[in-house]
Amino acid sequence: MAQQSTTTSAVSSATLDIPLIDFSAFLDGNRADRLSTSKAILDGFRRAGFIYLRNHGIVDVEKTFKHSATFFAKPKAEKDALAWLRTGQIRGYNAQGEEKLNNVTDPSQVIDAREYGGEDIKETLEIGREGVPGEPNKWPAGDDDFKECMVGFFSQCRGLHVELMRAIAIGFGIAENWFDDFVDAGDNVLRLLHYPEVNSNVFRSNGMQVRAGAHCDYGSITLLFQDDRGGLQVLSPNGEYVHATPIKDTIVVNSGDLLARWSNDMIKSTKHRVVEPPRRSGDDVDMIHPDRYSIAYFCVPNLDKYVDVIPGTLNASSQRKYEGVICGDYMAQKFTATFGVH
Ligand SMILES: O=C(O)CCC(=O)C(=O)O
Ligand SMILES: [Fe+2]
Repeated sequence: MAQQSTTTSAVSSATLDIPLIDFSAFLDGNRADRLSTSKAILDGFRRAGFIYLRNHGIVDVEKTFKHSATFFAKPKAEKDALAWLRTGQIRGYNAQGEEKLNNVTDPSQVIDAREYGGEDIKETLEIGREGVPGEPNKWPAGDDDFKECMVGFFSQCRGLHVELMRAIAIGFGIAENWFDDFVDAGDNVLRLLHYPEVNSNVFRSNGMQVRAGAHCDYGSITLLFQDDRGGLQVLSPNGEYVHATPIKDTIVVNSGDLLARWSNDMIKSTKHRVVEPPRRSGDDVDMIHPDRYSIAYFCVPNLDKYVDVIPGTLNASSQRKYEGVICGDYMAQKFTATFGVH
C-alpha cells in the first residue's frame, strides 16, 4: 500500500520551514509510523524550534476558547481580584497596559500609545497544577463550569506533553519512556491570553509596538492554540520574522530554553512575538483589529527533577555545554531575570 505522507509544510518561506505533522500517525500508528513521525517532530524542533500538529487528540479546544472569552469579558475589578501576586508559582490574572491602548481612535491619544510602546497589549490568566500545597489556583467566583473546563483541558494537554516527549525520545534513539518520570507530575502552566481590539494607528504611530514582545519560552515545550486572527511570528535563522499563520484544527508546538539546554543545543529555542495582524483584502488603512485569543500550555519537567544532558544528544563530535540543573531552580532563575522576583 502506498504510504501516505503525514508531514507537509505549515510555514514555508525562503528562510524558515515549519513542518505540519499528523500526530495520529504517532498515536495510532504502527512502529514504522511512530518512528517516522518522531523523526519529523525532532527534525522540526532542531531546524525551526517550531512544528504544527494536526490530529493531536485534544478535544476541548473550542469550549476552552469560549470560556476564555467569557472570563476576559468580566469587569476589571473581578479579574483584578485574581491578580497574580508574583510571590510564588505562576497563578492568576495578569493585566498589562492594555486599557490605554484599547480603541485609540483620537490622535491625541496616540501619544499615550507611544508612551506605552514597550508594553505588550495583552492580558492573561495563568493556571497551574491543582493541589500544590500553598499554591492554589485563582478561580473566578461562582463559575464552576470554568474551573471544570480548565482542569479538564489542563489534563488533556498534560497527556499530549507526555506523548510528545515520547516522540522526542524515539527521535533521539533512546527508550520511548525515558522522559516519563521527568514529566509525570505535570508541573505545567496553562495560560489564557487575550489581546484586546486595537486600532491600527497604534502600530503605525510606534513602529516598535507589538501585541507580545519577542521572547523564547523557558520550559521544555509549549503547546500553542491560536484563533484565526494571526500575528504570531517566528524568528528565522537569518534574523527575519516570519508569520506563523493560523491553520484550522492545528496547534503550534515550540521547543523552549530548557529543552535546548537539556539536548545540548541540538534542539532550538526560537524567538517569537505577536505583532499587528496581516491585512486582509478590503481592510482599511485605519481599522480596528478585533480581539485575538490564544491559549499557551507551557510544559516543564517536574520541578524537583535534576535535568542533565539527554543521552543520545552527546556524541564523539559534540562537547557537553551545560551542567545539570534542578528544573525548579532553573525556572526560578528565569523568572527572577524577567520579573525581578521569585
Ligand atoms: O499568543 C501567541 O500566539 C503567543 C503567546 C506566547 O508566545 C507566550 O505566551 O509565550
Ligand atoms: Fe511564547
